[in-house]
Amino acid sequence: MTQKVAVLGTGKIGEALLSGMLRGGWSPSNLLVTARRPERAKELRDRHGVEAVSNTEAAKHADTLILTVKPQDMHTLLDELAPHTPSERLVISGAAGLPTSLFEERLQPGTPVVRVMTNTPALVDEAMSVVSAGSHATEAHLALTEEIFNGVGKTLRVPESQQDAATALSGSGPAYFYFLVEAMTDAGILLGLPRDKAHDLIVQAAIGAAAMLRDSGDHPVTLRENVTSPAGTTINAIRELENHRVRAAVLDALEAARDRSRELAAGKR
Ligand SMILES: NC(=O)C1=CN([C@@H]2O[C@H](COP(=O)(O)OP(=O)(O)OC[C@H]3O[C@@H](n4cnc5c(N)ncnc54)[C@H](OP(=O)(O)O)[C@@H]3O)[C@@H](O)[C@H]2O)C=CC1
Ligand SMILES: O=C(O)[C@@H]1CCC=N1
Repeated sequence: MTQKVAVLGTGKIGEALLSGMLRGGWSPSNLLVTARRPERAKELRDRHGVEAVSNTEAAKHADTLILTVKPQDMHTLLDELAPHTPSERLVISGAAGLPTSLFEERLQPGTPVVRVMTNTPALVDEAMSVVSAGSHATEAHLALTEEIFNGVGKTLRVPESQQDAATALSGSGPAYFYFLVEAMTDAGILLGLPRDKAHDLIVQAAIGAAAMLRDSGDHPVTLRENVTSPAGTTINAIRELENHRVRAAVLDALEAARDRSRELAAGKR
């Protein structure tokens, strides 16, 4: 049977996933999207050739519903969906923080729910999507979820108890690297380089470092030591990073992201 999949609340993450599914060979006729604003629905229709419908129509016609609204908007969406969503629908939540139990409580008894934390590199098929089953989700539901998200990168199954940590590491992760690139580009300006050249140098350093992290099989410490020559330049920079307690700042930052994920679960806006 051909699966029909609907993306409900097609914003940045929803559209990244949708475009990846289309690149991966899904037929537009098997995909539905929903949006809150008519102009956004038109944009999605024009850009991707998919049908934009109401949330209740999506619940009626799609086999799998991928919910990609903000956590703060999920309750309103679930209020709308609950009376119209048959219990055989697979519901995939892409929202930070919210546990599968929340969806199970709000939807028809027995509804299979899978929680996924993906990230924006889905736009270039380099996402990491972290997947956990709710209490009614079977191996087949997990496999279907992975098939969808493998189309935009890698997937990893974790127990749901690890989802808040995964959100802090990989859901938010790209933002930390962009922040670092921005700061390093500013450093290039400080050192007298034109901004465009500084940007290109740092981006290529990031791409090269990422490829070595992925492909060399070496530990990050070894890779860093290989750059750090005795009495050289790198160790002087590393000393400043240590003086400014950058490692401690990273630990605190990711703990704060994990804590915010927990707050979202508790309904804190
Ligand atoms: N951005 C990221 O890097 C990541 C985000 N996430 C998760 O993905 C989810 C979406 O985030 P993101 O894409 O950044 O947010 P966006 O605001 O870009 O997308 C959410 C979309 O949902 C729409 N929406 C809200 N309520 C409804 C409704 N009732 N019916 C239909 N559409 C609705 C919004 O409409 P409108 O345009 O009118 O606001 C918006 O377009 C969040 O839960 C977040 O935790 C997960 C991983 C990474
Ligand atoms: O910042 C956020 O809440 C979302 C979830 C992970 C990445 N972006």
